[in-house]
Amino acid sequence: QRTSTAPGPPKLPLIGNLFDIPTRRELLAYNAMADKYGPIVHLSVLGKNIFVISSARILLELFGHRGANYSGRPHSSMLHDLMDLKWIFAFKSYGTSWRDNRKMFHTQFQESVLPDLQPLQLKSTHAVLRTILASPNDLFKHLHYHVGSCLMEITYGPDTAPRTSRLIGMADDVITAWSKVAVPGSYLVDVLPFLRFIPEWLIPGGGFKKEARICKAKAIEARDAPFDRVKAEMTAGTAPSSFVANLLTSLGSNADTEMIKTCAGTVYMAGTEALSVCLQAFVMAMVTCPDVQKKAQAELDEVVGKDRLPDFGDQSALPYCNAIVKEVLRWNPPAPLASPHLSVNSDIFEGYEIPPGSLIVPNLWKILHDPEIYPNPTQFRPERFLASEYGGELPREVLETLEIVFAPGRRICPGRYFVHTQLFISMASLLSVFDLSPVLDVNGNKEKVEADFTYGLACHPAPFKFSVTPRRPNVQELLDMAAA
Ligand code: HEM
Repeated sequence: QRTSTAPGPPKLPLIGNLFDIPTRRELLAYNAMADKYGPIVHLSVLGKNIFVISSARILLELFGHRGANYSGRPHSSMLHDLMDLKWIFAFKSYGTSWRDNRKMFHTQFQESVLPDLQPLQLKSTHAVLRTILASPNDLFKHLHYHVGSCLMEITYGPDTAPRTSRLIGMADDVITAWSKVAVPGSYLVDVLPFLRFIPEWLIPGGGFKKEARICKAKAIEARDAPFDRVKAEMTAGTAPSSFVANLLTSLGSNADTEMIKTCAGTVYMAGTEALSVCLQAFVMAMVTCPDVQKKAQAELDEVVGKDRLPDFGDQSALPYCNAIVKEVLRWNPPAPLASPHLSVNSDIFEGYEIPPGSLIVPNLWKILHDPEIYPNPTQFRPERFLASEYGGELPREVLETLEIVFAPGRRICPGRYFVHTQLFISMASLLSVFDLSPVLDVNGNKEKVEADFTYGLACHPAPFKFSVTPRRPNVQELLDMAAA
């Protein structure tokens, strides 16, 4: 079979496309490459092959049908060796340990066990509504704590607010540190791995070795402290149901406690940031699209009424709110370039040679902004997820959206079922009791807000001003009733 190299920017001798690899606003650069070279772009950096995929069809083929060859993870000296984050199974290479961790994770987050988590999700949602009512200006901070503390409580059971805040702070620092590793060129040690043997005291200020040491210590504390607490509570017979307690109980003396600990430690690290970004994007969507907000609130008022808060039992009767959840995920996928996969064996795809050890980077954002499937893709329009728009049945490509957002294949996000329920209850509850609007200027007119994002490896809404006001005088009363 005749093969060729996939199209891509011209390569310089030895260094290849080193200067084409973006280090800021990465997403925009990869989008431009897709526009110029097509849905499969080849880059080569210092002998390493990188393929950027911007087509759902190709992604489903590589990560799905050919998944056995395309489900590895690249190794990073900074991340795996120095920060020692290899225990987080999202970073594990494809193999037995990754598979066992994933299986264990699945027992606690599969679709069938989600109803057990709903009381806790509701409690956490009502708590954040109360906090927002008391201090609406810190909305994003409250929403981050809401999703973070909810995931912590699901994993380890309830804890005091100060201890939860401390753990969240530490885990967030670890996430910030590893996000930096993902930006190419951040650490020379990832190009010249032998540098990891340099002692810290030889580097002025400690440099990358100090950063790695601090990150490693925080990650271990964020992972071990809550796990040890649950074990102590179990010994005392006071541990409530949680991810860790359930696994320790059901596995009994056969429990692989190390795996339970690492699997539990992965939950917060893998899930919080993405949920938090989705809620921020949701607020931006509501502020910039008042008609969407009004339509959703009208639906909520009709189904839920004005004298109670939304519940999971309302979900099936709220198609427009469910469509908002999907549109938030599509409009601003929080992991727009997912996590890179590593190929194992050499392969040929549609005549293009894919050498072993290639990095495969899915450009989910580009796929989810394909104007053929999502007309006017930058517009926030939940209607595109309503079957009524298509005469009764959603087209296959639109149905695939939620698979794409979570990167299809063997490493598809295992938290995806939970994500939908969490985003639904948080968004429906916020809309039911608050109006999210632009702020007023000195003349009392609404300031114009344009939807804009950071377009990096993670895609956050760019800073914008908004106001949060209760929709009705009885909000405090409703929240007090829910807490009783
Ligand atoms: C809006 C929310 C979320 C989005 C859009 C999202 C998306 C993703 C994506 C794109 C991946 C990479 C998959 C791949 O490598 O092919 C991933 C992996 C992962 N996600 Fe999520 N995620 C979200 C929330 C969560 C939550 C809440 C949890 C935990 C409860 C979670 C747990 C994980 C784990 C453990 C992995 C690693 C899977 C593996 O390597 O096998 N995610 N997610």
